Amino acid sequence: MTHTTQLSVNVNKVALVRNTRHLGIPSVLRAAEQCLRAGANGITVHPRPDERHIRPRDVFELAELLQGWPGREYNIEGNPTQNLMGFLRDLAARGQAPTQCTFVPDGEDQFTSDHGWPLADAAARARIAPLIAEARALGVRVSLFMDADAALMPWARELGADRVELYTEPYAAAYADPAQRAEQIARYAHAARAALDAGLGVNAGHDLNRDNLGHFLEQVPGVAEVSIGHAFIADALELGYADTVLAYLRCMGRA
Ligand SMILES: CC(=O)[C@@H](O)[C@H](O)COP(=O)(O)O
Ligand SMILES: NCC(=O)COP(=O)(O)O
Repeated sequence: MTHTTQLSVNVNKVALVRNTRHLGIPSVLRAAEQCLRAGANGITVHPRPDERHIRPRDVFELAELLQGWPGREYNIEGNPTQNLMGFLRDLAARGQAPTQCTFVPDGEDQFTSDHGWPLADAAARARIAPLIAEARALGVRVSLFMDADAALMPWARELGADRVELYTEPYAAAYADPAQRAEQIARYAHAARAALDAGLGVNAGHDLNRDNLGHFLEQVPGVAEVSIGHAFIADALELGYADTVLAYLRCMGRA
């Protein structure tokens, strides 16, 4: 069976621009709707505790929007020891639980996500194990944001996660240098195979773009979903949302 990677558009950066005035534009909702209409498989948000971009109102309005798009996915990222679980509980209570949550081990004021869960650490595992169980009990698929470390994948499965999301910034940073690119992509392919062998789904994200996405998907097996935000929104400023969705689907061999 051929494998089709799903495209989830992260709309954090639409909210970032919107928050610089009290005018409500650019609209996060309209951005999401246009991306879905153009063929995006889902929408991702990362409501950080400092509300620099995605705010609670966005989270709930997008959940409402996604109700009208059966088959499209809603992925909410965050640190489950901070505000993420509150969103999952509230949305589940409304009957609007997201399709997926992605546990990200970010600090409250971190510049951006820059590492995965340290699952070799028993204390880290003990901290998130009950939260994984709770999220799954709420009917939400759980993905753990992980460095491309094959040795950690069995831990993710043992904790009850459904998927891992490979943190792809090291690959993106290496992409311009052929030797470093080859070294990195081998690491990601190995980690993805270890995740698949452990019975996990494989997602990927962070600093993916139109240049580096195709090679990544050609070389790394079984990627179920890529979530792309920063480069996607930068491209959409030039191309518009619909043409940017098509451009990324073309990079993925899907258009
Ligand atoms: C977890 C991850 O890699 C990104 O989805 C994250 O949402 C980026 O956050 P910023 O958009 O705040 O940089
Ligand atoms: N999980 C990655 C994501 O949602 C977007 O990351 P980026 O493309 O903004 O770096």
